[in-house]
Amino acid sequence: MVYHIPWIYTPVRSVLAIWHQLTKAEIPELAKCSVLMRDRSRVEDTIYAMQRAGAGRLQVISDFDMTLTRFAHNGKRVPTTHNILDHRLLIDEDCSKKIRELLNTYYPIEIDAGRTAEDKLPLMVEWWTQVHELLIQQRIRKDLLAQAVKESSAMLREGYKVFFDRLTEQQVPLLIFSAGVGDVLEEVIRQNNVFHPNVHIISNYMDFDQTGVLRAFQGQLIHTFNKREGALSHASGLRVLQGRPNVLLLGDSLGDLTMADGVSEHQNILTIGFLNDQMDERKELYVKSFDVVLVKDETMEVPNAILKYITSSTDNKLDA
Ligand SMILES: Nc1ccn([C@@H]2O[C@H](COP(=O)(O)O)[C@@H](O)[C@H]2O)c(=O)n1
Repeated sequence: MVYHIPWIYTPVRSVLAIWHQLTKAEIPELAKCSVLMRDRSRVEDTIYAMQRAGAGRLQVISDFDMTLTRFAHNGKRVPTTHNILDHRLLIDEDCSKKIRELLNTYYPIEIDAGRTAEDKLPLMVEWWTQVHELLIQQRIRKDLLAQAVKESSAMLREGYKVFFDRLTEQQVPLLIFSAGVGDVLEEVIRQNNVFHPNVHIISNYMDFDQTGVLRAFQGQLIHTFNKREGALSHASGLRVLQGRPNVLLLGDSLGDLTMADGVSEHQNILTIGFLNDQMDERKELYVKSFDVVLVKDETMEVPNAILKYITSSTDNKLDA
C-alpha cells in the first residue's frame, strides 16, 4: 500500500535495493572475464535462494565429458570416454581409424551453431550406433578397461577434488548424466579417488558376456540430444534425489540443459555451461541458454565457489 504514496515510494525502493545488495551472494569468481551472464541479478538471486534453502535441498546434475573432464591440456584434446577406448589393448588399427573418421565427421555437426537439435538428433544416433557396433565387433575385454584408462590422458578439470569432496561432505547427491561410456566414466573417477557414495551415474553401460567380453550396450542409447528422455525415465525415479528441489546443473552442450527435466516440483535451477569450442560462433546462443557461461575455462573454480556459497549455511550449522 505504501507504494501508492509517491513521496514514500522512492525511499522504500532504495532501502529495499540496498538491503538486497547487502544480502546478495558475494562470489568474486563471478567477476572473472571468462564468466558471462545474461542476467547477473537473477543468477545472484537464485544462488541466494539456494543458500537459504541449504545443502539438504540441493542436488547437482552434471554432464561428464568436457564438463567434469577437461576439454584440452597443453594444447591437446583430452579424450572423451569413447575415445579412451581407442587403445591398442582394446581395438585394432582398422577400428581405430574408422572411429576417428566418424569423430571427424560427426563432432563438427554436434557443435554446429547453425543447426537445430532436431536436425542433429538422427545424425547423433547414427554416430553413436556405428561406434558402438564397431566396439562390439572388437570383443573388448572388461578386465582391460582399467589399464586403458590408466594409460590414457583422461583428465578431470582442475579443482575436481574440491568439487566431489565438498558434495560428499555436505551429503549432496551428484548425478552424472553422460552420453559417454559408463564403465569408462566409472573407472576415470575411481582412479581419481572421487567415486564417492553420493555419486550416481546414468550413462551408456557395456554389456559383457560371462567371459567378460563386450557383446552389446545396455538399455536405450543416450546421446547428446536425448537426455530429456533419460531424465524422465531414469533420473526422476532416483530416490536420493527426492525432496531436493534446488538444482545446480553443469554441462557443455545445449542438450545438457534437459538433464533436470525429471526433477519434480523444482524450485531453483542454476545452469552453468562450459563453452569449450567454437567460442565466437556459439557465445550468443550459450549466453541465451545457460545462466552462467564459462568461456575457455578448464577449471572448476566458478562451480566450486558457487557450491561453497550455497552450502555455507550448513558449514555454519556444523561449526555451531
Ligand atoms: N563416438 C563418440 C560419441 C560421442 N563422443 C563425445 O562424447 C560426448 C558425450 O558424453 P557426455 O558425457 O558429454 O554426455 C559428446 O559430447 C561427444 O562429443 C565421442 O567422443 N565419441
